[in-house]
Amino acid sequence: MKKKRVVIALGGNALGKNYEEQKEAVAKTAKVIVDLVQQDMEIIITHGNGPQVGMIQNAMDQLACTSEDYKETPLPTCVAMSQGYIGIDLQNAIKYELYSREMDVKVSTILSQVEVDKEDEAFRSPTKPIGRFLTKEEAEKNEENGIPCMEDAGRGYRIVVASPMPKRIRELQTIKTLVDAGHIVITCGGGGIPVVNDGGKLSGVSAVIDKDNVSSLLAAELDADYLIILTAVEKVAVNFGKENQRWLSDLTVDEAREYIAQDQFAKGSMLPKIEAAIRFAESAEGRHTLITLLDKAADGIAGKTGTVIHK
Ligand SMILES: Nc1ncnc2c1ncn2[C@@H]1O[C@H](COP(=O)(O)OP(=O)(O)O)[C@@H](O)[C@H]1O
Ligand SMILES: NC(=O)OP(=O)(O)O
Repeated sequence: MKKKRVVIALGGNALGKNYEEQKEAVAKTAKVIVDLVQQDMEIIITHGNGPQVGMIQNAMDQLACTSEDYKETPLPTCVAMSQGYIGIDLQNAIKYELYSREMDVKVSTILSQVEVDKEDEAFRSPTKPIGRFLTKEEAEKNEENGIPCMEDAGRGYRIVVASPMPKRIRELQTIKTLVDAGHIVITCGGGGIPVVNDGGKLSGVSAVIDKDNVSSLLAAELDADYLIILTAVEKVAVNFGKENQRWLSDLTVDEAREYIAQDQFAKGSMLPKIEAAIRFAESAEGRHTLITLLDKAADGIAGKTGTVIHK
């Protein structure tokens, strides 16, 4: 029987907020991933980088203040650093989990660049939260210094950067080759390194692509059966956080569009997940997206929990 091909997008909870937490989180994440491999699935992993890329950029900025030898590091370079910083820990945790279960499966992390349109209107209207949560006062101070900040889904304030739509994954052929050869592939970390293509010359641009958006593109390009978005909620809700909150188990793209029109999903958090799910569902027949918690991935695939978005 043909194996099911699954793109898994890992959210912040699967990665932790700092180096120590990351080590612990990826060990737990690896168990979930290897469970799915044991259920005969081909797994491609993408991951977020919001907290990490903000932390890296902040560290590099502080370094640039200490000596003229150090210069500001462009945001796309910080994204590249975050791919390495997270990818290597994920790769090693998965390799160790495979080794513990005496499974011989290769794991590869592919640095990936993703083309965006330099005219994307996201460059004029930043919405992607990065870095740590800030107090209102810290956010106001940033704004005074020309650093845009936004309230993030009721959890505090964060710096926001442009998040253009991904158009083309440059390393797609390499990723395909490795998946076809049976590797677990970690790629498009942090949404991919955002680049524009000027007559064949790729140049980094100051942005952070949404990992759910790139995951949807990757899943469609790899002809995946499922896109699984693992995040901090077991299900998607309407009236989220309100007294009349209602969890959703099943959502058609038409219903999803209706709820988007009602503003049910927060920008920069749940909205890109739903939009990514709609695009994947509409890219071909039979494509489903599951949104759930890391711990519930297997139950979600078995149809016991999570929110499934389909045509
Ligand atoms: N309608 C909604 N239903 C469920 N969660 C929502 C909704 N709107 C906003 N959220 C928030 O979106 C969060 C997931 O987005 P985010 O934290 O950006 O994901 P991740 O970092 O895991 O990719 C949830 O933890 C929840 O706080
Ligand atoms: N790049 C990205 O989407 O990161 P988060 O999932 O951490 O927001």
